[in-house]
Amino acid sequence: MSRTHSSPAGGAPLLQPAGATGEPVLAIEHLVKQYRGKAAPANDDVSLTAHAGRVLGVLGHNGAGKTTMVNQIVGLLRPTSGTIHVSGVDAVAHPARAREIVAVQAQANVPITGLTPRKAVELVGRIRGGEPRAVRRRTDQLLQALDLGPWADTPAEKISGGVARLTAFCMTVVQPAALVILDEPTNDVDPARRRLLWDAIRDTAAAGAAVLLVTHNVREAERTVDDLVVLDSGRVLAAGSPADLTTHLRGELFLELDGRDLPALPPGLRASVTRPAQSVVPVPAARGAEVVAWAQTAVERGEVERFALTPASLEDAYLELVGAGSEVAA
Ligand SMILES: Nc1ncnc2c1ncn2[C@@H]1O[C@H](COP(=O)(O)OP(=O)(O)OP(=O)(O)O)[C@@H](O)[C@H]1O
Repeated sequence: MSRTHSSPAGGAPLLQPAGATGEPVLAIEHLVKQYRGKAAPANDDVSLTAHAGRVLGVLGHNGAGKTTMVNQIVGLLRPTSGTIHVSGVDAVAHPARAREIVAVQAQANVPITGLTPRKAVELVGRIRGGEPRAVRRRTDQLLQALDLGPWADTPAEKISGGVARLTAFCMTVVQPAALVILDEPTNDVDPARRRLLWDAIRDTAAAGAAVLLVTHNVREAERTVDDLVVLDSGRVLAAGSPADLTTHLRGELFLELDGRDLPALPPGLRASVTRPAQSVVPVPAARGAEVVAWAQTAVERGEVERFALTPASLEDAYLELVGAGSEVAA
Protein backbone atom coordinates (compact mmCIF):
# COMPACT_ATOMS: atom_id res chain seq x y z
CA MET A 1 0.00 0.00 0.00
CA SER A 2 1.43 3.37 -0.82
CA ARG A 3 0.06 6.80 0.06
CA THR A 4 0.97 10.33 -0.79
CA HIS A 5 1.15 12.73 2.13
CA SER A 6 2.03 16.37 1.94
CA SER A 7 4.13 17.98 4.63
CA PRO A 8 2.51 20.45 7.02
CA ALA A 9 1.57 23.82 5.58
CA GLY A 10 2.98 22.66 2.24
CA GLY A 11 6.54 23.16 3.50
CA ALA A 12 9.57 20.88 3.34
CA PRO A 13 9.32 17.39 4.88
CA LEU A 14 9.89 17.41 8.63
CA LEU A 15 12.89 15.10 8.42
CA GLN A 16 15.52 14.35 5.83
CA PRO A 17 15.45 10.86 4.32
CA ALA A 18 17.00 8.34 6.72
CA GLY A 19 17.44 5.46 4.29
CA ALA A 20 16.33 4.08 0.95
CA THR A 21 12.56 3.67 0.92
CA GLY A 22 11.54 0.06 1.28
CA GLU A 23 14.86 -1.13 2.73
CA PRO A 24 14.41 -3.30 5.86
CA VAL A 25 15.52 -1.31 8.92
CA LEU A 26 14.26 -3.40 11.84
CA ALA A 27 14.33 -7.19 11.61
CA ILE A 28 13.11 -9.27 14.55
CA GLU A 29 13.26 -13.05 14.31
CA HIS A 30 11.83 -15.63 16.66
CA LEU A 31 11.93 -13.28 19.65
CA VAL A 32 11.08 -14.88 22.99
CA LYS A 33 10.96 -13.05 26.35
CA GLN A 34 10.13 -15.08 29.39
CA TYR A 35 9.88 -13.05 32.62
CA ARG A 36 10.96 -14.90 35.75
CA GLY A 37 8.03 -16.29 37.71
CA LYS A 38 5.56 -15.95 34.80
CA ALA A 39 3.87 -19.03 33.36
CA ALA A 40 3.71 -17.82 29.74
CA PRO A 41 6.28 -15.80 27.76
CA ALA A 42 5.49 -12.11 27.22
CA ASN A 43 6.87 -12.44 23.66
CA ASP A 44 6.49 -15.87 22.13
CA ASP A 45 8.32 -16.40 18.81
CA VAL A 46 7.70 -12.89 17.46
CA SER A 47 9.08 -12.12 13.98
CA LEU A 48 8.53 -8.87 12.06
CA THR A 49 10.28 -6.46 9.71
CA ALA A 50 9.90 -2.66 9.51
CA HIS A 51 10.89 -0.95 6.27
CA ALA A 52 12.20 2.54 5.49
CA GLY A 53 9.42 4.87 4.37
CA ARG A 54 6.64 2.79 5.92
CA VAL A 55 4.66 2.74 9.15
CA LEU A 56 4.46 -0.70 10.74
CA GLY A 57 1.72 -0.91 13.35
CA VAL A 58 1.94 -3.30 16.26
CA LEU A 59 -1.62 -3.68 17.47
CA GLY A 60 -2.61 -5.52 20.61
CA HIS A 61 -4.63 -4.98 23.73
CA ASN A 62 -3.25 -4.47 27.25
CA GLY A 63 -0.67 -7.08 28.17
CA ALA A 64 -0.21 -8.35 24.59
CA GLY A 65 3.57 -7.89 24.90
CA LYS A 66 4.08 -4.69 22.89
CA THR A 67 6.19 -2.72 25.39
CA THR A 68 8.22 -5.82 26.24
CA MET A 69 9.16 -6.02 22.56
CA VAL A 70 10.06 -2.30 22.37
CA ASN A 71 12.22 -2.56 25.49
CA GLN A 72 14.20 -5.37 23.89
CA ILE A 73 14.71 -3.41 20.65
CA VAL A 74 16.28 -0.54 22.61
CA GLY A 75 18.30 -2.79 24.92
CA LEU A 76 16.40 -2.15 28.16
CA LEU A 77 15.57 -5.86 28.36
CA ARG A 78 17.56 -8.85 27.16
CA PRO A 79 15.66 -11.40 25.03
CA THR A 80 15.43 -14.97 26.30
CA SER A 81 16.11 -16.03 22.70
CA GLY A 82 15.79 -14.74 19.15
CA THR A 83 17.48 -11.95 17.21
CA ILE A 84 16.95 -8.20 16.66
CA HIS A 85 18.81 -6.24 13.99
CA VAL A 86 18.53 -2.49 13.44
CA SER A 87 20.06 -1.30 10.15
CA GLY A 88 22.17 -4.46 10.22
CA VAL A 89 23.42 -3.88 13.80
CA ASP A 90 22.86 -6.79 16.20
CA ALA A 91 20.81 -4.93 18.84
CA VAL A 92 21.09 -7.76 21.40
CA ALA A 93 24.90 -7.92 21.27
CA HIS A 94 25.41 -4.16 20.79
CA PRO A 95 22.45 -2.34 22.39
CA ALA A 96 24.29 1.00 22.68
CA ARG A 97 25.11 1.01 18.95
CA ALA A 98 21.54 0.10 18.07
CA ARG A 99 20.20 2.89 20.31
CA GLU A 100 22.18 5.46 18.28
CA ILE A 101 20.10 4.53 15.23
CA VAL A 102 16.73 4.52 16.99
CA ALA A 103 14.53 7.36 18.25
CA VAL A 104 11.95 6.24 20.80
CA GLN A 105 8.87 7.84 22.28
CA ALA A 106 8.34 5.71 25.35
CA GLN A 107 4.95 5.08 26.93
CA ALA A 108 5.88 7.31 29.89
CA ASN A 109 6.75 10.93 29.07
CA VAL A 110 10.26 12.17 29.84
CA PRO A 111 9.91 14.97 32.43
CA ILE A 112 10.76 18.41 30.99
CA THR A 113 10.44 20.34 34.25
CA GLY A 114 12.00 23.81 34.04
CA LEU A 115 11.63 23.95 30.24
CA THR A 116 8.92 24.91 27.76
CA PRO A 117 7.82 22.53 24.96
CA ARG A 118 9.83 24.58 22.42
CA LYS A 119 12.99 24.58 24.57
CA ALA A 120 12.68 20.84 25.30
CA VAL A 121 12.39 19.97 21.59
CA GLU A 122 15.27 22.25 20.63
CA LEU A 123 17.44 20.88 23.42
CA VAL A 124 16.96 17.29 22.27
CA GLY A 125 17.62 18.31 18.67
CA ARG A 126 20.92 19.94 19.71
CA ILE A 127 21.93 17.03 21.97
CA ARG A 128 21.36 14.69 19.03
CA GLY A 129 23.77 16.68 16.90
CA GLY A 130 21.45 19.01 15.00
CA GLU A 131 22.72 22.28 13.60
CA PRO A 132 21.10 25.11 15.68
CA ARG A 133 19.24 26.86 12.85
CA ALA A 134 17.99 23.59 11.33
CA VAL A 135 16.81 22.41 14.76
CA ARG A 136 14.95 25.69 15.34
CA ARG A 137 13.29 25.41 11.92
CA ARG A 138 12.25 21.82 12.45
CA THR A 139 10.97 22.59 15.94
CA ASP A 140 8.81 25.40 14.51
CA GLN A 141 7.45 23.08 11.80
CA LEU A 142 6.57 20.38 14.31
CA LEU A 143 4.93 22.76 16.79
CA GLN A 144 2.91 24.26 13.96
CA ALA A 145 1.97 20.88 12.46
CA LEU A 146 0.59 19.72 15.82
CA ASP A 147 -1.09 23.05 16.59
CA LEU A 148 1.04 23.46 19.71
CA GLY A 149 1.65 27.19 19.16
CA PRO A 150 -0.48 28.32 22.14
CA TRP A 151 1.61 26.19 24.53
CA ALA A 152 5.02 26.31 22.82
CA ASP A 153 6.41 28.80 25.34
CA THR A 154 4.42 27.75 28.41
CA PRO A 155 6.41 26.35 31.35
CA ALA A 156 6.17 22.53 31.45
CA GLU A 157 4.56 22.68 34.90
CA LYS A 158 1.49 24.33 33.33
CA ILE A 159 0.92 22.11 30.27
CA SER A 160 -1.65 19.31 30.04
CA GLY A 161 -0.87 15.60 29.69
CA GLY A 162 -1.88 15.73 26.02
CA VAL A 163 0.46 18.63 25.27
CA ALA A 164 3.26 16.83 27.14
CA ARG A 165 2.61 13.75 25.00
CA LEU A 166 2.75 15.77 21.77
CA THR A 167 5.92 17.48 22.98
CA ALA A 168 7.46 14.03 23.57
CA PHE A 169 6.59 13.12 19.97
CA CYS A 170 8.33 16.29 18.70
CA MET A 171 11.38 15.47 20.84
CA THR A 172 11.47 12.01 19.24
CA VAL A 173 11.35 13.13 15.61
CA VAL A 174 13.17 16.49 15.74
CA GLN A 175 16.32 14.83 14.41
CA PRO A 176 16.28 12.17 11.66
CA ALA A 177 16.57 8.53 12.73
CA ALA A 178 16.49 5.39 10.61
CA LEU A 179 14.02 3.79 13.03
CA VAL A 180 11.38 5.75 14.96
CA ILE A 181 9.48 3.84 17.64
CA LEU A 182 6.29 5.37 19.03
CA ASP A 183 4.75 3.55 22.00
CA GLU A 184 1.09 4.61 22.22
CA PRO A 185 1.83 8.22 21.18
CA THR A 186 -1.79 9.43 21.15
CA ASN A 187 -2.63 8.57 24.78
CA ASP A 188 -4.18 11.68 26.42
CA VAL A 189 -4.21 13.60 23.11
CA ASP A 190 -7.50 15.33 22.14
CA PRO A 191 -9.30 14.05 19.00
CA ALA A 192 -8.40 17.05 16.79
CA ARG A 193 -4.69 16.98 17.60
CA ARG A 194 -4.71 13.16 17.43
CA ARG A 195 -5.48 13.53 13.71
CA LEU A 196 -2.66 16.04 13.30
CA LEU A 197 -0.35 13.59 15.05
CA TRP A 198 -1.40 10.78 12.71
CA ASP A 199 -0.48 13.03 9.77
CA ALA A 200 2.87 13.88 11.39
CA ILE A 201 3.56 10.15 11.86
CA ARG A 202 2.84 9.61 8.15
CA ASP A 203 5.16 12.54 7.33
CA THR A 204 7.92 10.94 9.39
CA ALA A 205 7.72 7.77 7.29
CA ALA A 206 7.32 9.76 4.05
CA ALA A 207 10.64 11.45 4.87
CA GLY A 208 12.36 8.04 4.92
CA ALA A 209 12.23 6.64 8.47
CA ALA A 210 10.93 3.19 9.30
CA VAL A 211 8.23 3.89 11.89
CA LEU A 212 7.10 1.30 14.43
CA LEU A 213 3.78 2.45 15.86
CA VAL A 214 2.72 0.55 18.95
CA THR A 215 -0.96 0.97 19.69
CA HIS A 216 -4.06 -0.62 21.13
CA ASN A 217 -6.25 1.73 19.10
CA VAL A 218 -7.64 -0.01 16.02
CA ARG A 219 -8.84 3.23 14.41
CA GLU A 220 -5.39 4.71 14.83
CA ALA A 221 -3.91 1.68 13.08
CA GLU A 222 -6.49 1.84 10.31
CA ARG A 223 -5.76 5.50 9.70
CA THR A 224 -1.97 5.47 10.00
CA VAL A 225 -0.18 2.23 9.14
CA ASP A 226 1.00 0.63 5.90
CA ASP A 227 1.62 -2.76 7.48
CA LEU A 228 0.26 -4.30 10.64
CA VAL A 229 1.22 -7.01 13.09
CA VAL A 230 -1.48 -8.14 15.52
CA LEU A 231 -0.02 -9.32 18.83
CA ASP A 232 -2.03 -11.27 21.37
CA SER A 233 -0.71 -13.01 24.49
CA GLY A 234 2.81 -12.45 23.18
CA ARG A 235 2.18 -14.13 19.81
CA VAL A 236 1.81 -12.74 16.29
CA LEU A 237 -1.74 -13.62 15.31
CA ALA A 238 -1.72 -11.96 11.91
CA ALA A 239 0.44 -9.73 9.72
CA GLY A 240 -0.21 -7.79 6.52
CA SER A 241 -1.72 -4.54 5.34
CA PRO A 242 -5.06 -3.49 6.91
CA ALA A 243 -6.63 -4.36 3.53
CA ASP A 244 -5.08 -7.87 3.66
CA LEU A 245 -6.45 -8.41 7.15
CA THR A 246 -10.00 -7.47 6.17
CA THR A 247 -10.12 -9.15 2.72
CA HIS A 248 -11.75 -12.33 3.98
CA LEU A 249 -14.55 -10.22 5.48
CA ARG A 250 -15.53 -8.66 2.13
CA GLY A 251 -19.10 -9.55 1.28
CA GLU A 252 -19.92 -9.33 4.97
CA LEU A 253 -21.72 -6.47 6.70
CA PHE A 254 -21.82 -5.71 10.40
CA LEU A 255 -24.99 -4.71 12.22
CA GLU A 256 -24.42 -2.72 15.40
CA LEU A 257 -27.37 -2.70 17.76
CA ASP A 258 -27.55 -0.41 20.81
CA GLY A 259 -30.03 -1.12 23.56
CA ARG A 260 -30.25 -2.58 27.06
CA ASP A 261 -32.75 -5.34 26.26
CA LEU A 262 -32.16 -6.40 22.65
CA PRO A 263 -34.71 -8.66 20.89
CA ALA A 264 -33.99 -12.11 19.38
CA LEU A 265 -32.13 -11.79 16.06
CA PRO A 266 -33.53 -12.83 12.67
CA PRO A 267 -33.05 -16.58 11.96
CA GLY A 268 -29.50 -17.67 11.11
CA LEU A 269 -27.76 -14.58 12.60
CA ARG A 270 -25.62 -14.59 15.75
CA ALA A 271 -23.84 -11.76 17.55
CA SER A 272 -20.03 -11.87 17.34
CA VAL A 273 -19.64 -9.23 20.06
CA THR A 274 -21.94 -8.81 23.04
CA ARG A 275 -21.34 -5.85 25.35
CA PRO A 276 -23.67 -4.66 28.13
CA ALA A 277 -25.71 -2.36 25.87
CA GLN A 278 -24.44 -3.26 22.41
CA SER A 279 -24.25 -6.24 20.06
CA VAL A 280 -22.38 -6.58 16.78
CA VAL A 281 -23.86 -9.09 14.34
CA PRO A 282 -22.15 -10.29 11.11
CA VAL A 283 -24.65 -10.18 8.24
CA PRO A 284 -24.15 -11.64 4.72
CA ALA A 285 -24.35 -8.74 2.22
CA ALA A 286 -27.28 -10.43 0.47
CA ARG A 287 -29.38 -10.10 3.64
CA GLY A 288 -28.65 -6.38 4.14
CA ALA A 289 -32.08 -5.03 3.09
CA GLU A 290 -33.95 -7.64 5.15
CA VAL A 291 -31.86 -6.84 8.23
CA VAL A 292 -32.34 -3.06 7.88
CA ALA A 293 -36.14 -3.58 7.72
CA TRP A 294 -35.97 -5.82 10.82
CA ALA A 295 -33.85 -3.26 12.73
CA GLN A 296 -36.13 -0.36 11.77
CA THR A 297 -39.14 -2.26 13.12
CA ALA A 298 -37.21 -3.02 16.32
CA VAL A 299 -36.41 0.70 16.74
CA GLU A 300 -40.09 1.62 16.20
CA ARG A 301 -41.07 -0.91 18.86
CA GLY A 302 -38.51 0.56 21.27
CA GLU A 303 -36.53 -2.72 21.46
CA VAL A 304 -33.43 -1.17 19.85
CA GLU A 305 -32.23 2.39 20.58
CA ARG A 306 -30.01 2.78 17.51
CA PHE A 307 -28.61 0.60 14.75
CA ALA A 308 -25.97 0.88 12.03
CA LEU A 309 -25.13 -1.48 9.17
CA THR A 310 -21.58 -1.02 7.90
CA PRO A 311 -19.03 -2.86 5.73
CA ALA A 312 -16.33 -4.85 7.54
CA SER A 313 -13.65 -2.68 9.15
CA LEU A 314 -10.25 -3.45 10.60
CA GLU A 315 -11.92 -3.39 14.01
CA ASP A 316 -14.17 -6.29 12.94
CA ALA A 317 -11.16 -8.25 11.66
CA TYR A 318 -9.23 -7.49 14.88
CA LEU A 319 -12.11 -8.59 17.10
CA GLU A 320 -12.43 -11.78 15.10
CA LEU A 321 -8.70 -12.46 15.59
CA VAL A 322 -8.32 -11.69 19.27
CA GLY A 323 -11.76 -12.63 20.49
CA ALA A 324 -14.90 -10.66 20.98
CA GLY A 325 -14.28 -9.96 24.67
CA SER A 326 -11.35 -7.65 23.94
CA GLU A 327 -11.51 -3.93 24.56
CA VAL A 328 -11.21 -1.74 21.50
CA ALA A 329 -10.11 1.84 22.03
CA ALA A 330 -12.02 4.58 20.23
N1 LIG B 1 8.92 -6.50 34.41
C1 LIG B 1 8.00 -7.45 34.27
N2 LIG B 1 8.04 -8.55 35.06
C2 LIG B 1 7.12 -9.54 34.92
N3 LIG B 1 6.11 -9.50 34.01
C3 LIG B 1 6.03 -8.44 33.21
C4 LIG B 1 6.95 -7.35 33.31
N4 LIG B 1 6.61 -6.43 32.38
C5 LIG B 1 5.52 -6.90 31.74
N5 LIG B 1 5.17 -8.09 32.25
C6 LIG B 1 4.07 -8.95 31.78
O1 LIG B 1 4.30 -9.27 30.42
C7 LIG B 1 3.08 -9.26 29.70
C8 LIG B 1 3.19 -8.26 28.54
O2 LIG B 1 3.26 -6.95 29.10
P1 LIG B 1 3.58 -5.66 28.19
O3 LIG B 1 3.67 -4.49 29.10
O4 LIG B 1 4.74 -5.95 27.31
O5 LIG B 1 2.25 -5.59 27.31
P2 LIG B 1 1.68 -4.37 26.46
O6 LIG B 1 1.10 -4.97 25.24
O7 LIG B 1 2.72 -3.34 26.26
O8 LIG B 1 0.54 -3.81 27.38
P3 LIG B 1 0.03 -2.27 27.58
O9 LIG B 1 -0.73 -1.92 26.33
O10 LIG B 1 -0.84 -2.38 28.77
O11 LIG B 1 1.22 -1.42 27.80
C9 LIG B 1 1.97 -8.93 30.69
O12 LIG B 1 1.43 -10.15 31.14
C10 LIG B 1 2.73 -8.24 31.82
O13 LIG B 1 2.08 -8.45 33.06
